[in-house]
Amino acid sequence: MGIEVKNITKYYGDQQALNDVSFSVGKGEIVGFLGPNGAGKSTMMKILTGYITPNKGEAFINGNSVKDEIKKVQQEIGYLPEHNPLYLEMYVREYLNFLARIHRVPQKRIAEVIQLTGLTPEANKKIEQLSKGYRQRVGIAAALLHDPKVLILDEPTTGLDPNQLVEIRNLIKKVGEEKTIFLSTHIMQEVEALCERVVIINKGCIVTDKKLADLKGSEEQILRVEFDYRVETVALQRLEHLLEAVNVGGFLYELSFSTTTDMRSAVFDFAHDNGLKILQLHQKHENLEELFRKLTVG
Ligand SMILES: Nc1ncnc2c1ncn2[C@@H]1O[C@H](COP(=O)(O)OP(=O)(O)OP(=O)(O)O)[C@@H](O)[C@H]1O
Repeated sequence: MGIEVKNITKYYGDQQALNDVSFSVGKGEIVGFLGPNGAGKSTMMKILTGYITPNKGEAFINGNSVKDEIKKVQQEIGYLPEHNPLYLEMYVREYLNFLARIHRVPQKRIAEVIQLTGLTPEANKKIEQLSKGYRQRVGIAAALLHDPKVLILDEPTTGLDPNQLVEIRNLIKKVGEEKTIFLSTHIMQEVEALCERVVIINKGCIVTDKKLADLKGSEEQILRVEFDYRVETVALQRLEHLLEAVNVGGFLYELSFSTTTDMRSAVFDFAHDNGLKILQLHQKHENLEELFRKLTVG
């Protein structure tokens, strides 16, 4: 198991940040940790990396307890904190060199991470001269220096322009081919672009832990169908699993079903049995952003 979190609760004074949180991330998975501002994402990541301790519960990284085996955990884990703290006055290579010496990483690894993170053209620049996207690369390079098996990335693309965003996502994907990645974000699109699975947190509680495909499929099915003639919505009620039929203009109807079984052939049969022709028929997927809002609102 890459990451295992068991019943973690965390308070800052009276403020509860995490409430009995449990989830796991399998070896080699890229899992998105999604939640609105203040949901508890950074708190969870700081607990996983041993920066802060929970009031209750335990976390394990590749089977090592964060509480009892922190040295082993530090070897296994690379961490990009939310505000990517860098020594701006240092040169890129110098900074990585400095970290490599602290962590007793062989020198040849510096060249490897520079190449892996696409920093070669910027390696001899001062960090303060770099764009935000390249600074993130430096942060990721730093997290990768000791070749950890698990990467924890706290909002790795926040504040990047659209081009930088795509570049950093591609880098994360590339790194994710070999490592377990747990990354936080408050952008659903990010999860769609990078992750197979998503854990959604709201107000310190896990509200969803699902594969993305299941998350999309778990919602009601909506079909948009245009007939060649008007149909009474009452007649449409005869369709099995129908929740609602709404005329959205002309002979166009939006049909909601309480099943994930594809209902298009049933609609086709309905048209045939009622002497209607279908001019268009397609499935409308619920926008994941809408789903996220539903799960985290209030
Ligand atoms: N050091 C702290 N002292 C007191 N309260 C804190 C501290 N750090 C976080 N909190 C509170 O704990 C809750 C969870 O915060 P956390 O930073 O973990 O959320 P987040 O999901 O990472 O948010 P964001 O997306 O804004 O970074 C918030 O209500 C926050 O105000």
